[in-house]
Formats: sequence, structure tokens, C-alpha cells
Amino acid sequence: MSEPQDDREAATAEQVNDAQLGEPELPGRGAELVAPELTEKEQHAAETLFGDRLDLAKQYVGHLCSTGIEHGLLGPREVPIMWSRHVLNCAVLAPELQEGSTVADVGSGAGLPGLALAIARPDVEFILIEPMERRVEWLSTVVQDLGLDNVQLIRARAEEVTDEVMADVVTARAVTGLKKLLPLTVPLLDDDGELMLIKGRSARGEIAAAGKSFSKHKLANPTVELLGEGLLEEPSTVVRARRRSAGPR
Ligand SMILES: C[S@@+](CC[C@H](N)C(=O)[O-])C[C@H]1O[C@@H](n2cnc3c(N)ncnc32)[C@H](O)[C@@H]1O
Repeated sequence: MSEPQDDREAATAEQVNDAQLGEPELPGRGAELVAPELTEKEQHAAETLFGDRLDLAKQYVGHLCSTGIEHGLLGPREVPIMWSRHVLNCAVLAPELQEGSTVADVGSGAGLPGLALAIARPDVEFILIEPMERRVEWLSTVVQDLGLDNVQLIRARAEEVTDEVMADVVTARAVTGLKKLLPLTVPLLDDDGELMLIKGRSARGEIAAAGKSFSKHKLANPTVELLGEGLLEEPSTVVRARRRSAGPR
């Protein structure tokens, strides 16, 4: 199975959240990587979103800030903003998911948003699709350590698993621009399924650039929603679009 030569080959300049991810550099010798303390506002948001699974979320952040950085999944500059910009930014999708549903996360990387959501919603099944071997190995270690039984990991590109994955919701963050993201995500959607794509401020521009791609992929008109308003310092911008049901044949 082919693997992107470099993450940034797949994650092109058009992706909005690239800047959030920082440079995937390894920490300097002797660098201390400590999970950041939650601010009062973050603590409130984390309690609201993770409830009695907050300790698991802290364990995940501990992994992100130690082995996640050591393995180059995120840059060390992300440590102070690991809660706000990454984990909470993703977890705000959790209340939008329906009990018993299946979510496929395309290009999970360090588990964002897939793993953050799987911690918050043990009543939902998650399929994390990620082509890079070292990322999948790291994810597998974390899933085992956290004892999550609602996560399936698939090492593949999204376009390679259209025959085996059928989800009620497909998520993605910082994978590529909408125009290229639609052909990767829509084929994984069940009838009436919904895309929830975390985007930055360029969401509306990306929708405009995608032109007729939404209708071409049999999607209803997309909406841009701010999730986590009042809860997060900076709410998450999510592009949502539901697949038009096939209707009676
Ligand atoms: C910049 S990272 C973002 C990771 C994570 N979603 C986040 O927000 O931190 C982009 C990820 O998408 C993955 N990726 C790139 N092309 C892909 C494809 N066609 N199918 C699935 N994953 C892909 C890369 O391997 C990489 O892990």
C-alpha cells in the first residue's frame, strides 16, 4: 500500500488548519514535555464535553504531549494549546452525534478528531482511516492504553476503503481543501449520511471554490456552523452537508 512520501504532500497549502498543526519537528534533547494544565474555561469545556471520561481525555492529552510529539505527529509548539486548539476544538462535535451511529474519520493523524470524539462518545462507533504506518502504530498504542473498545483503525487511504466503510457521519480535519476532500469522504457516507468537516476561517471560500462539487456528489447545500460558542475561546468552524437520500426507486 503506498504511503504519502511526506505528510505535507497530502496536506496541501489549501488546507485551512495546517497552520494550527505546527512543524512536525522532534523535541530537542532533554526537552520536557508535560501535558498543559487546563485553564478555568478549558476545564469547564472539558467537563461539559467529556463528562465522566475526562480522565481518559487527560490520558490522551498526556500521550499527545509526550509520545505524540516524540514521534513527530504534532509539533512541540502545539503543547500549550493542545487542549484548546486541538482536543476541545474537535470534541465540540461530540454532542452532534447520534447514539449508536458510526463515524468514519478520514486522515486521523494523531486521532483528531476521531480519537477525541471516541473518548467523549463511547456509545458511538469510530473508524479511523489513516495511511501512514507510524501514525497508525501510535494510534493503536493509545487506543489500547485507553482501553477504547469503540475504535477500529484502518491503515489505508480513504479512496481505498470505499467498499468496506459505510458511515452515518464522516469527519475530517486538516486533510485537504473541500474540493479534493469531497471525493475522499462522500463515498464513505451511508444514504442520508452527513459530512462534518472541521475547517478554519476559509470555510466559505472553500465552499465557493468547490463550486458545483456538492451537488455533483449528491449532497444538499452545505452549511457553515460555529460549534462550541460560549464554551471555547475560539469556536470550531464546521462545514456540514447531508447526502441527499436516493428516494423511492
Ligand atoms: C495534516 S494531517 C491532519 C491530521 C489530523 N486530522 C489533525 O487534524 O491533526 C493530514 C492527515 O491526513 C492523512 N491523509 C492524507 N491523504 C489521505 C487520504 N487520501 N486518505 C486518508 N488519510 C489521508 C495524512 O496521512 C495525515 O495524517
